[in-house]
Amino acid sequence: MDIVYIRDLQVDTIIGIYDWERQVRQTISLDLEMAADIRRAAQTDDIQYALNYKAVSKRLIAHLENRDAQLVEALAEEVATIVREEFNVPWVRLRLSKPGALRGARDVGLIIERGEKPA
Ligand SMILES: Nc1nc2c(c(=O)[nH]1)N=C([C@H](O)[C@@H](O)CO)CN2
Repeated sequence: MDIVYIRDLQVDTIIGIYDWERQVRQTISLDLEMAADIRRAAQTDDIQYALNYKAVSKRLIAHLENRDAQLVEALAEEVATIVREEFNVPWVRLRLSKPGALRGARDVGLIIERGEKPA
């Protein structure tokens, strides 16, 4: 199994359970690992056979910038679903971080895996 990854994709969005969090955008950060078979893209040197990380990031930014979720859990599930269903990714691992959300911690968030890992 090969992996195409995106690290520290930062997006400003409305996220949080407190009143003040409904008023201001906060930055979240995504680390994505997406299962892919890169061999055809490698052999052809053609982007049409690649999992295009630019296209993935554009789609996720567009989605997240228009959300106003309360929980990071909600965003994480949406991101995993978009990646799997719209980009035909069989397995994804996502770390979604909310920097500065907890005093004393650099960031908080969650890590999820969805789908089946190809052999
Ligand atoms: N498991 C979670 N716990 C908490 C969340 C969350 O989204 N998932 N959110 C908050 C607040 O919005 C917090 O980030 C504000 O500092 C608290 N706990």
